[in-house]
Amino acid sequence: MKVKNSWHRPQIIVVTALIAVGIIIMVAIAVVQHKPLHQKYKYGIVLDAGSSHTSVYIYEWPAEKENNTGMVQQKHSCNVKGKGISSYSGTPHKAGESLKDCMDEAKKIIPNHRHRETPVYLGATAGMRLLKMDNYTASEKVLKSVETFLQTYPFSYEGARIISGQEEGAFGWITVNYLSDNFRKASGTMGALDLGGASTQITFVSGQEMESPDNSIDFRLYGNDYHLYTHSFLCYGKDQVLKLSLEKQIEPKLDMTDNIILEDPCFHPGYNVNKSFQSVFDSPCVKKITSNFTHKGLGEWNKCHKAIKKVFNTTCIYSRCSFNNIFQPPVKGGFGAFSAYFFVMNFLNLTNLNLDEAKKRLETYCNTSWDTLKEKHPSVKEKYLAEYCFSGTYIITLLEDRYNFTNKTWNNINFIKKIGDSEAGWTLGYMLNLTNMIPAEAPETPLLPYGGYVTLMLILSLLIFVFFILGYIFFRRPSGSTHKVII
Ligand SMILES: Nc1nc2c(ncn2[C@@H]2O[C@H](COP(=O)(O)OP(=O)(O)OP(=O)(O)O)[C@@H](O)[C@H]2O)c(=O)[nH]1
Ligand SMILES: [Ca+2]
Repeated sequence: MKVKNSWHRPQIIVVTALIAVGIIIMVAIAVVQHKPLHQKYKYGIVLDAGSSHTSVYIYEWPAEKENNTGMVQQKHSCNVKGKGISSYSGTPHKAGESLKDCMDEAKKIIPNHRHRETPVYLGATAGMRLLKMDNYTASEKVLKSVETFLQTYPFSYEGARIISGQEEGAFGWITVNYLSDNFRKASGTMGALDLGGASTQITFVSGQEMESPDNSIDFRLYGNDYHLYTHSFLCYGKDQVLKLSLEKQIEPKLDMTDNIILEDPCFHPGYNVNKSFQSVFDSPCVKKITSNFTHKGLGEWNKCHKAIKKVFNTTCIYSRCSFNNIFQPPVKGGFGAFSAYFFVMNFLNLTNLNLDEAKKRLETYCNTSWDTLKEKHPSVKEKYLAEYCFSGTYIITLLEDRYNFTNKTWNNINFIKKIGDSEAGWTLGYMLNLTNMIPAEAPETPLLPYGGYVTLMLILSLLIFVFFILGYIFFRRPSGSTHKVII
């Protein structure tokens, strides 16, 4: 007769249940311990006070992961109405007030309990550099006005200053590489090409010896050393370079005392606009020409290309230069081209073409009559529309003739506006640097990502459980028939 294993059963059930509960508790603790607590975000605000306009960027990042690369993202951006802060040189007290709408928006978007700890930085670029050269007192007053205004907000005000061209280039490079997660990958970095209204920047890792110390900048980020080439060309942003080009074209005609007609190959046939000298030549980038003139378009791309080449000075004391006696090593690797590089090439549908195709398409575009274009693009600002032929030709000339991109390396240029949700530009890199959010050495990272860790814990727990049951069954099994109890 088989006898039930009378004393074992309840104990075994209790022990098994206890072990099961223990494992569940263990897993639950591990999950809770490692789960990022209900995500808490921190915020930072950077105002990009550019020559043509000001933008306010709000960045956010998980509070507990400040030093992990790729964590900071753009949450919101706001374009300040009107022109850039340098346009307030005559009425500096109004510069601060112009930021009101966007700063009020920032106050609404960032949760109240984070306001006090949210840093606010304002960086002014080429427009203010030019104003400082032209009228130092006015530039100081404008900066004071924006400073006083920003201090009226509950955020942590961290300063308003004119950043250098070198900073502008280097922080643009940090932004695009941070957003592309290149600092953690072994794949290398990409160069940064920024075309503003008043200046343009080129920054990349060249791997070559730098012949001029001014163009060299070093960073140590996440345990890697980066030796960058960077240069910012003041007056070679797309608005100022148009003035340079008009100046070069108008100069030979200045002896005609009145009624100067400027026949410009970079504007469309049928474009015929009277322009005042103040609107064109009131800038330290050009000589003060005091004649009004009629700007008449011809739409001849080849001539436009030739005219634009004249805005560059090609003397060079180094082994090689881009232009204006500025040393530049050969371009290397991929590039992200943003700001006006993107606006212009995107409008012209040239972003995915090779260099020869781009030139051909531009030739046809430049030759299109002004009336046809206005009809085709009724919602595009006339100022922008009128200038795309010039700007597109300038971009191609600058990249090919001066920076030395070739048919082959042209395809290494990516015209970009955003990476993920964040805009390409110097502001993110500037904030990351000032908040020390990119450490010099790579932070210790857990062996496993969170999801992998939890899965592994679960599998191990289940295995232990299964082994336990198997062990129990194995030891409980009667060996042969000896377990028969004979009464
Ligand atoms: N076509 C077009 N042009 C734009 C647009 N937004 C800005 N621009 C122009 O593109 C040029 C570059 O713009 P930004 O990169 O904002 O220049 P910025 O920062 O004001 O100027 P910098 O101080 O030199 O950097 C300027 O001439 C702007 O007027 C746009 O949406 N479309
Ligand atoms: Ca800019």
